[in-house]
Amino acid sequence: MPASYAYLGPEGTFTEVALRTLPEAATRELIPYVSVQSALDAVRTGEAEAAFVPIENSVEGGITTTLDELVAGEPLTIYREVLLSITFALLVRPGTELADIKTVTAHPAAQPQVRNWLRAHLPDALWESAASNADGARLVQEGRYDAAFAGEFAAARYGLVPLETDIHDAENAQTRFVLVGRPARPAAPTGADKTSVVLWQRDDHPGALRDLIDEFATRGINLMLLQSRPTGEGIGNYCFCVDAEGHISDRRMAEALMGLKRVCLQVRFLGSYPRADIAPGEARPLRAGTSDQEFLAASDWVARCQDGRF
Ligand SMILES: O=C(O)C(=O)Cc1ccccc1
Repeated sequence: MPASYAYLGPEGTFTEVALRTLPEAATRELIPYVSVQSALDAVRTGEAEAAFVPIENSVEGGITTTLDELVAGEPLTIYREVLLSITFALLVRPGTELADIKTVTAHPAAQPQVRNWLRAHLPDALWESAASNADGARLVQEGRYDAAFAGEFAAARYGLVPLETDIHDAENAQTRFVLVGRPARPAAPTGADKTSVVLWQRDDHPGALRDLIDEFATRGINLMLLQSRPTGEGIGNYCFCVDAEGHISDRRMAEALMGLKRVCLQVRFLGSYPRADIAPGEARPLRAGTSDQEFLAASDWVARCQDGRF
């Protein structure tokens, strides 16, 4: 049996389309799962080599189910990311007209991306969430809902037709997906990489979050995502999911992570992997004093001082 990738299914999700853009997907068996949790569990149990799931969109931010799964449970690692531009089609059974639509469904992350369209065109329609956008289409095929927001490409698979296409409240809406596997050595740096971590504060004090962020700032590291998630231990208790520019093999990143390890209650490393938004060589110039050579020269100098050779 070929190695398999689990993904948020059923067939016809945006997740599947994004997964198929990865060259390595062509050599794997792609297996749809009913939820992000079940796809990630397949990795944890060894049933799948890796899982491909949505993690963030440009309209609403983090996909909280995915973040919460990565924050807790047996550690997993992000190997790769993919960005996909998203516009929705309103899929219906043949013959349905706009006036017939009383109920609509889609993945919860779709709603903020079509809310204005709904208000303008179907203000009285009842919204119910589906496990994924393709699952919504499947439920319309079964007659459980009148319409689903999904990719236009999902229509044929579920015997539906697009009543409207190119629905998007926000221009250039994008969703970010990640390929997640069991902990492994990160891929070599490309020059345009991202490092994801989860941080738990040691104690609550004024500036506690600033102290964490300073570990990146003082080493010239730009942050790309900062999302708090409740720890489940009472109101006011949060951990922080952070994406930072750079690779754990960069000295500045390694030093920032060492700093965080010292000051945080807990740090979970989620991986260093190539950025999908820019090509290697397009990364922002480093801030003066933060290159690998400068970190090495500084640590050599301290060693010489400690030796009395300054
Ligand atoms: O992949 C899908 O179809 C999903 O259900 C997840 C999702 C939700 C909203 C936008 C893109 C992907």
